[in-house]
Amino acid sequence: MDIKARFLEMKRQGRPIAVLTAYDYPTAKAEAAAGVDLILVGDSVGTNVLGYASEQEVQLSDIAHHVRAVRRGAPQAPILADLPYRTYETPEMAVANARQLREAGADMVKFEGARPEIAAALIAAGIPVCGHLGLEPQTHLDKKLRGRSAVEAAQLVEAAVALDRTGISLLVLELIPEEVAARLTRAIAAPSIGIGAGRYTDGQVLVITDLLGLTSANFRHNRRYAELGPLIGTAIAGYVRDVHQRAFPTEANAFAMPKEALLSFESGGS
Ligand SMILES: Nc1nc(=O)c2c([nH]1)NC[C@@H]1CN(c3ccc(C(=O)N[C@@H](CCC(=O)O)C(=O)O)cc3)CN21
Ligand SMILES: CC(C)C(=O)C(=O)O
Ligand SMILES: [Mg+2]
Repeated sequence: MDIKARFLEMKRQGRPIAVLTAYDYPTAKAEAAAGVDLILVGDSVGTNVLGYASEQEVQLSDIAHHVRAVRRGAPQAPILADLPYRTYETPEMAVANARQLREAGADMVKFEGARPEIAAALIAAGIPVCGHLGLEPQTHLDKKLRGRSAVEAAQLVEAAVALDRTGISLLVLELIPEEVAARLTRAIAAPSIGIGAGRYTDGQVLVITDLLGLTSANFRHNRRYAELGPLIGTAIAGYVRDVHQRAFPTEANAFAMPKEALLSFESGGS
């Protein structure tokens, strides 16, 4: 079954889709082993891993680089890659850039906004597409809830239906009231994947650094399944202390020469 049919079948059966971002080899490996349904190499890599000030600094080459690492970690898993800011200004540009992400190992690409002509061009080129509506971080610089008014909510449903008619495989809904997400999910054929979109979408997506407790912000939409931030800090401080005190390495971490070689070595070699 192709990737679109697989997720459509999950929606039909009412089985929720678990999507999670990954940016590197070991994380992708762990996610594949845990049964994540779809790995997202998001442009959130920019602010969370690369130290950029905004999503707008992320380049196509950044996403391609991280897609290759994730593909090596999860050779069989479905991978979704974000088209970064300004890499889909025209349908031709979107297709050319999406092809590069596909060559890097992505199965599907995602772009932000109510741009059915972009989705249509990608799909015509044989590239599975995920839409992204609600909060669109590449252009919405105030990270606020969208679709709070009846007018804005109706516009979101309309945009979703227009995207859906092009034949998209999935639609990400970010930071919208759950009533809007529920209505929208019923209005489209494609499975909806929510982040801060409440309980009634066909799937969920989180940013891996948030789930692991590596992000300082405590987002309402997130659940922290671990507190790795303090754990990493403690581990690194322990290492520095041990090196400074000559407590690391010990004999157990060191390698010794064979006795014969050592005798010869100490008496001047050969
Ligand atoms: N680490 C991280 N986690 C994410 O979920 C995430 C990213 N980065 N980068 C890309 C987008 C941006 N997202 C964001 C960014 C900010 C808020 C935020 O400030 N939320 C507020 C509520 C806002 C409101 O009430 O309008 C919060 O208090 O959680 C939410 C999602 C989701 N995505
Ligand atoms: C927040 C998700 C949906 C995303 O687009 C990203 O991680 O870049
Ligand atoms: Mg993104």
